[in-house]
Amino acid sequence: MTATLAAPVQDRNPLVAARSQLADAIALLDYGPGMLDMLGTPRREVTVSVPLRRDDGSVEVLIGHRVQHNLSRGPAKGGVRFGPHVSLDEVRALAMWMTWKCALVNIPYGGAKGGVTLDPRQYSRGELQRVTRRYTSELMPLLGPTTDIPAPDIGTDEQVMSWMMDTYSVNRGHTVLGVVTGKPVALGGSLGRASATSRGVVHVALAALGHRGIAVRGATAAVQGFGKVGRDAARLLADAGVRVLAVSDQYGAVHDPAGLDVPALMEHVDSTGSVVGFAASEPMDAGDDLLYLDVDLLVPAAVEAVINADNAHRVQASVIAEGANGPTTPAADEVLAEAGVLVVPDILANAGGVIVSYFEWVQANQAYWWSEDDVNARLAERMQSAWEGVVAYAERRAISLRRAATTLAVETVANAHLARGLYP
Ligand SMILES: NC(=O)C1=CN([C@@H]2O[C@H](COP(=O)(O)OP(=O)(O)OC[C@H]3O[C@@H](n4cnc5c(N)ncnc54)[C@H](OP(=O)(O)O)[C@@H]3O)[C@@H](O)[C@H]2O)C=CC1
Ligand SMILES: O=C(O)CCC(=O)C(=O)O
Repeated sequence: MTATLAAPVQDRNPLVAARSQLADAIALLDYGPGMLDMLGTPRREVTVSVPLRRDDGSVEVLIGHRVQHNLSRGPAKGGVRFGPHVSLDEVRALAMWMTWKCALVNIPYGGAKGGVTLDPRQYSRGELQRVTRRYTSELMPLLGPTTDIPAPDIGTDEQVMSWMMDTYSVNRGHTVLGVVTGKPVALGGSLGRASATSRGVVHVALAALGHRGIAVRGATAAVQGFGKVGRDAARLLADAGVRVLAVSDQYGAVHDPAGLDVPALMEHVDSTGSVVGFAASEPMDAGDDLLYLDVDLLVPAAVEAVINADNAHRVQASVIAEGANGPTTPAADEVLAEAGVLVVPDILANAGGVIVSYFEWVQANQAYWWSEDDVNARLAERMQSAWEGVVAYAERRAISLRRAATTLAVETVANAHLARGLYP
């Protein structure tokens, strides 16, 4: 009984997944156990308590984390997540994936991630501001434009980044625009950052459809998650002529076999807070059914481990472009590979966000801002080059895109350690 329960739970633990991907890459590269230990161990982990006076006068103590997984190629970089299930293991896995992502797309950062365990929907705006400021204050010794640069992730947004930037700047005594990215444009953010992750996802998704010989115009897609990543991914797919048949959020999923009217759905979500109840669509019985639709393209853009050992055999899509971090577990990867599904892995597919975060940091540090067309063109160039590099390596070694992407990234980080003198 214990054994049968243990396997799926382990399969869905993001840290187990991240470590197994790393171990596989280390084996492919013929590195020894020392390198596995070196790259599998975070450089720094900080857990902080975040006391919060709630609006009703009561005091609650929340827990936050920041993990800096690797610093060999530059400052730590990665988002901050506010969610009810945020755990240290989850943050560790996400930090490791950030290291590989930055290395894969060749931007000069290490990897980090942070989070606070809270459900942002249960807190007022004032309470969220106090949580953000206290969390930032607790992390002051780590943060800085040359040391660790946060950005938005699940449950956080431009406003949270503004509060982080302000708290940091007030403590330093002067405005430091480069300490966080994903800021509003009015406060030193970059044009194009808000939709950059989605734009990158769609760039490689369309490339992957082409790789599979599927015409983009008229291709069908389903998108899980309608937040910062999923929403613009659905919009940009529809703009490219893809029929987006279904989308979901935490509350449910909606479906239209003729293709959803995405701009109208966005308006519905803006006024109601959920995709559920969108008049020009049919509800789906269970949100997860979206994952099993007979579509050309599936974009998981919500949370980890949604495609796992229990349900991977039900996926019918030809291509999966991972908007989310870690949506497919290693066991599911094997099932999908066997079934011939082309999976564009997270560290490639969703790298557009951190690429434009890098552009934002460069612009903020130089105090000189680029046009949106310039940002988008540079993003497309980097996504295309990363896509081509991963496909070529995968074909050369006859391995999946995930194994190719992880191996290329791990080699880049290992080379940085070696050049810095890890071994005599
Ligand atoms: N933002 C960024 O720049 C980047 C984000 N990512 C990754 O993309 C993913 C999404 O992040 P982001 O869009 O920023 O987060 P948001 O918080 O903006 O949106 C998350 C979305 O996922 C939905 N959701 C959560 N759980 C489920 C579920 N079980 N089924 C269906 N939908 C669900 C949420 O629903 P509801 O609206 O109802 O809460 C929401 O629509 C994460 O994995 C993140 O790490 C990766 C790279 C960059
Ligand atoms: O924009 C960034 O710096 C990081 C975004 C992020 O957290 C991610 O890519 O998972």
